[in-house]
Amino acid sequence: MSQPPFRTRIKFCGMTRPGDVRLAGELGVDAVGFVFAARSRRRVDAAQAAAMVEALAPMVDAVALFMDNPAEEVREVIARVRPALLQFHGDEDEAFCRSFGLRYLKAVPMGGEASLDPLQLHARWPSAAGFLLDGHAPGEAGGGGVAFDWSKAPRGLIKPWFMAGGLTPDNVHDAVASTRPWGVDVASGIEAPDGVPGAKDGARMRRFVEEVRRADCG
Ligand SMILES: O=C(O)c1ccccc1N[C@@H]1O[C@H](COP(=O)(O)O)[C@@H](O)[C@H]1O
Repeated sequence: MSQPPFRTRIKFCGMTRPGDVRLAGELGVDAVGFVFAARSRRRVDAAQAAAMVEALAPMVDAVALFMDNPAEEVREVIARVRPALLQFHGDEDEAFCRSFGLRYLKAVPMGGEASLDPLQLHARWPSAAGFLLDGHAPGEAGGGGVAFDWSKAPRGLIKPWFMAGGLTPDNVHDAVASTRPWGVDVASGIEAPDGVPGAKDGARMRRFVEEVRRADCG
């Protein structure tokens, strides 16, 4: 029997402008992310994110991204932004991640030497909805356009996983074709290299989506 067609999920992260959020919905993106990590140049506050959610098309998820933020801050964002999903990039443990009563993705640094043990990941965050494999090294922030060696992507992950780090319209086809992730997540690669931090480039957003869909057809 032939396999049903697979549609790789797409998340655009680090949104800072309502117009970019609107275009993401028109392009058929599955989720957009708002960054609340203190160290990020894309950081927005809860009021800014709540205003951008107004521009979100129905059935497109808002994701709130944190990196070792205090629990009160996470709770305030949840109350004001109403995200569908949380994404944790720091040293947050299972108890912290699940304490907010929302589904969450746990980001895992793929830079550096350590290899990933899928069983260990599931054991450490059994309540995660999925994992996000990011290109940065342990202890560093993501969102820097750094890719990891895709051959290190684990084959035995049972939960859905997202490929992230250094994806662009030029390499995302090969990333998807070679690793077949559940989804892809991108921030820098859809921004103009010399543009305002966080501001997305419409042509790059469109081409990114086209390239993922081309890989889905392959
Ligand atoms: O985007 C950020 O500024 C950021 C800050 C701290 C942690 C994570 C962050 N972004 C996430 O990193 C991945 C990869 O980004 P990029 O495409 O390499 O720029 C991105 O998907 C965000 O989820």
